[in-house]
Amino acid sequence: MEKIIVSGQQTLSGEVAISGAKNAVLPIIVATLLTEDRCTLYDVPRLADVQTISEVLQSLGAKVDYQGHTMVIEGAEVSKTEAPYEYVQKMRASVLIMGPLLARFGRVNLSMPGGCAIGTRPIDLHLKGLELLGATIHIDEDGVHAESNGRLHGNDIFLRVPSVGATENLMMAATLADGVTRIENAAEEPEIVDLANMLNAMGADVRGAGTSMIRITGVDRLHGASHTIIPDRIEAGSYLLAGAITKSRIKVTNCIADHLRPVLDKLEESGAKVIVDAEAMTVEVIGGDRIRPVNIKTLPYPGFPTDMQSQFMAYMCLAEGTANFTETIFENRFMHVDELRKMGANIQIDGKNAFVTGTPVLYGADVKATDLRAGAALIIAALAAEGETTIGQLHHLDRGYEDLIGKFKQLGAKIERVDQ
Ligand SMILES: CC(=O)N[C@H]1[C@@H](OP(=O)(O)OP(=O)(O)OC[C@H]2O[C@@H](n3ccc(=O)[nH]c3=O)[C@H](O)[C@@H]2O)O[C@H](CO)[C@@H](O)[C@@H]1O
Ligand SMILES: C=C(OP(=O)(O)O)C(=O)O
Repeated sequence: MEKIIVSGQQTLSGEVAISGAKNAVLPIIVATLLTEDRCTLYDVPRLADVQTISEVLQSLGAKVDYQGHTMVIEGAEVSKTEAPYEYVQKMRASVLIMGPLLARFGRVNLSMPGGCAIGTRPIDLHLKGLELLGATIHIDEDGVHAESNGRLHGNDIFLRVPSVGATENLMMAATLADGVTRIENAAEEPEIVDLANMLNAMGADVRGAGTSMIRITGVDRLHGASHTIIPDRIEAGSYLLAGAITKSRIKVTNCIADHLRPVLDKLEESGAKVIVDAEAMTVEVIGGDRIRPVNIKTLPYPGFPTDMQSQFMAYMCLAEGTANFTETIFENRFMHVDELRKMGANIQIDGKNAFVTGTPVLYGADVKATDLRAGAALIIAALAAEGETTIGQLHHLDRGYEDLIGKFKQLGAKIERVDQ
């Protein structure tokens, strides 16, 4: 079984370049199903999730050529509308094929999607929205079956919560619908804006992405396009925290600081300095003071991202005092707590709240990456810990961090991946 071994308490230095965003590239790859033409994507990260979604597209009949960081997709021969269970149960984002396939072919069959076990993650908003666009939906033991009689019809859709995935699915479905769709209480994440930019490059008419009201005027057909994926704000934030917890000075390049404002604010509040340049951020910690405790409440964008909660918690394990974390997005996103405790962290959980009372030292231990961001949190903790930490269940980390070992080694970390 493969493990990562980290020897802690090394100071990091130098630069690390951020890859394209996992959460932007997945819906954008799926969006290419809306056209028969060729689409070219640049800055596509080499991730297990990207491999999985491209296999889903190929299983539907698409031609996918994925060389380096460029992906060329041709959808002329897409004919199937059923996604195989083996892929869908691996990855949450596979639910996004519903919108494009319904819009282009009038039907789609999908088993219930998998992904990290961070919550129940229902898809009611996706389904309700598709019904409002005219689809008929039937659920049985094989999964979800959706059909439309002819073209979908534009409609007003109000999302009970600003779901990222539902906003993306409905936005894609509405591009080929007859008439105007308004998505109210839409998610405002940068990845939504990136998807809207791709759709508009394909000839769609999507306005207001990045605000809570998105207006889509349906068009008859979409054509091929080229698009460069935005940098991964969560990967960037994870490296900044690795720099801060090891009291290092590191520069994170190919990133957009504006997408990470709440994380940068909290880092500064904790005593770290973040210098923002065009497309780069440098974190630096001067002096030997303990980290100041800061409270974190996860919220939809532009609030503090849930995908950075566990990494920030790892950082707070060494604070001088108590930091309160409130997780408002997912009901089971404290799985890293038990693992951090094995490293000596003092954390109490009460429902949606975790109270982290910092200790002066963390210790290396044998831990597991219980989900993607939990894995990142454990690496961050391990970099600062005394002794050696062994991290297992790496398939979660492989979903979302490109060349993790290579990038940390470049920063001077003592980190290896071994087969034990
Ligand atoms: C591939 C991808 O982009 N994943 C991201 C996406 O996940 P994902 O799109 O799955 O997350 P959502 O924004 O949909 O989920 C937010 C909340 O809405 C709830 N909900 C969602 C849909 C629905 O039909 N009904 C419902 O109740 C969820 O249970 C959750 O409590 O946004 C999350 C929130 O920023 C991130 O943590 C994930 O990294
Ligand atoms: C939860 C995440 O991803 P997914 O929605 O793909 O499970 C994540 O990126 O932290």
